[in-house]
Amino acid sequence: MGNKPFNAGSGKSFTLRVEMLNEETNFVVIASAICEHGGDVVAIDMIQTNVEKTIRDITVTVQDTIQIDRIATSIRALAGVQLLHISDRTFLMHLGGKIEMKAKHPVQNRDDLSRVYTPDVARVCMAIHDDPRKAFTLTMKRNTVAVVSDGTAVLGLGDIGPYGAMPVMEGKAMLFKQFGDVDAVPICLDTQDTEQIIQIVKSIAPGFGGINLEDISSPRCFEIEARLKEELDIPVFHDDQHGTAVVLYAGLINALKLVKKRIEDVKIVVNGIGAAGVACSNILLKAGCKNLIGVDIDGAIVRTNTYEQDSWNQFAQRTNPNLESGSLADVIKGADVFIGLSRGGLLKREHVLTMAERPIVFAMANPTPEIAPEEAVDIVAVLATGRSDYPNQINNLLCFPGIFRGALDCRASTINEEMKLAAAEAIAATITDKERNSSYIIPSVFNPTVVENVRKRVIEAALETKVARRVPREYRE
Ligand SMILES: NC(=O)C1=CN([C@@H]2O[C@H](COP(=O)(O)OP(=O)(O)OC[C@H]3O[C@@H](n4cnc5c(N)ncnc54)[C@H](O)[C@@H]3O)[C@@H](O)[C@H]2O)C=CC1
Ligand SMILES: CC(=O)C(=O)O
Ligand SMILES: [Mg+2]
Repeated sequence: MGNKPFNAGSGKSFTLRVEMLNEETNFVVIASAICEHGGDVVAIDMIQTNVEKTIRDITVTVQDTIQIDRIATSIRALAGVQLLHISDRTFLMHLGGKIEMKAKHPVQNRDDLSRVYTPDVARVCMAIHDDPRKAFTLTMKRNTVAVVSDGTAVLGLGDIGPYGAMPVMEGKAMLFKQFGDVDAVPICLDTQDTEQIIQIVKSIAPGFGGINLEDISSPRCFEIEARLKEELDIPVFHDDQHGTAVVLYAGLINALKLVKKRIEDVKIVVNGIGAAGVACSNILLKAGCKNLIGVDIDGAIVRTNTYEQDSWNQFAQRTNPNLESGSLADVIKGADVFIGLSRGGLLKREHVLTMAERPIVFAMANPTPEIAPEEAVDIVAVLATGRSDYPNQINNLLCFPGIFRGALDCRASTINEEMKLAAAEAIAATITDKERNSSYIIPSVFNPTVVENVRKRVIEAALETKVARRVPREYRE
């Protein structure tokens, strides 16, 4: 990336409703107060005006919420101005939730009613009873995924519980629909008991064509996913593990091409060996990485130690061939790639300065990356985060709509390794050799070809590995 200017975050947006006494003040005074504290005025709407007063809605973006407090204090101190209200536009977008259910057919008369509901619906019920496979054709199962969380590892916010988790799960459901035309239902469970979660998901499975597990902390997430995969005949996919791994691998394929290094030769440090860290490491080892070191809260994971978490004991057997020990600061020395799947702010500029030539930093913790891009951009070759407001967004959003679209279209019984690798290659290949550069190693989620490319490659992999239970029309002879 060199010294090129870096596109900072897009900021937070607020609308201020302001009443002005026309004889005492004017808009310029208010605009100055906003600019003085680093706010940008992005829209002005006239709400009401008369000879005496004018009421306006002024939409302002700031980089930090503290700035809006300062702007409000300044405006309140102005003569002839009253600050009537401040609304946070992000909260406005969440009022009453972000998604809703819609009927496909209007019910306008008794005839409609008797067909969608009793008595005629009974014939459909009995058809499914006689042949349960018809649930895929005669109910919403074929296009519907449950997004299930227990709220224990919500983004990098940790265990914030099922109520706090809902906005993220609604968001995932919204994105499933917009990008993959998959109907998704957010389900936040008020239990952290592994066995209970498994039983609940199994019990609700008849209504769903797939299960997307989300933000369930490690190590429980490993058993929950493994058991559900074993016991259900629909795809069960822990997005934080496999969706993240798919997109990370896609981004790394392109980043390594840029710095002209091979995965077989590089030293990779993964910080945070939880759900995402384990799965991302697995995909990189499978892709040929020979020197991968995992670091968690107590330092580098080494096979000469024994850990309480069995997932770490297993991880230790496959990684850190040179038995490097110590803290992140110790093992990052000479690393070609840093992958952060832990918490915000853990990687320091001093650490990056000790990395190998042309280092790659993927600081993927959400919402706060392991290092603020502004702190590292001038000393790395490639920098990526999980966020929408910086270039190179490595986020599982690039994977889950397309991978489930493909799996549902061919009625796959599972999402296997071949389907995941196909998805990663499809994402990476969206960027051509000509297009690839340090700010463009991964396509935007708004690139309309991504979901379709992923869907196709996933279907082909499912057909080849014989986990598809339906051949989509375009693949029929
Ligand atoms: N960009 C993306 O697409 C994705 C990003 N993430 C981010 O990755 C992070 C981890 O998510 P999950 O794996 O689902 O959570 P998790 O709770 O399973 O794992 C987090 C791991 O980080 C470790 N950790 C905490 N403090 C640490 C420290 N000081 N040093 C090293 N390790 C530390 C924890 O011990 C744990 O093993 C979160 O910030 C999440 O937002 C997760 C999935 C997708
Ligand atoms: C992106 C995502 O799934 C996470 O940060 O947990
Ligand atoms: Mg997640």
